[in-house]
Amino acid sequence: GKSDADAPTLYAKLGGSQGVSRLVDQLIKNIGSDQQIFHYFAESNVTHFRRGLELHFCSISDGPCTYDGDSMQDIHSGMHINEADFNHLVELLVNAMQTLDYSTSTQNQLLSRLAPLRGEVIEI
Ligand code: HEM
Repeated sequence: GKSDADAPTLYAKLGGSQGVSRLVDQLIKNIGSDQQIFHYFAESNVTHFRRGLELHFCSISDGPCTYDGDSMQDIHSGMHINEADFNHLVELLVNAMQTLDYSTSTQNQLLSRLAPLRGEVIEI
């Protein structure tokens, strides 16, 4: 009979490896032209960030990847990310998902997997 195992993974809905890679690229583009939060990324290595975020999105969407980077808390600690800036990054991600024409349901599924990480990223 039908079981959860028959349902497409969120990773598949995001378009698999190519989809996740396009999503991360679009998010990076949005961050690059953003006034409010670009400063956090000004000193970052884009290649490293792209790879880490692709792996992370792949693994939290039940794709065939294991994120091997540092914990969300370790990475973001010391950046003093506040709630408004967290919410702003989420907005840039939503914009990226809309640019890529993901359905609202797929968008909400990814957002619901990121939401529990809020407390590890926000510091003040
Ligand atoms: C749930 C939300 C978030 C998730 C899942 C997330 C995830 C990640 C991941 C996977 C990396 C790459 C780590 C690596 O492989 O080394 C990263 C790096 C980074 N994140 Fe986040 N992040 C989130 C929110 C934020 C927010 C709100 C900001 C700032 C407004 C931010 C700023 C950064 C910066 C600046 C880096 C690069 C650090 C470096 O230079 O290596 N993140 N994040």
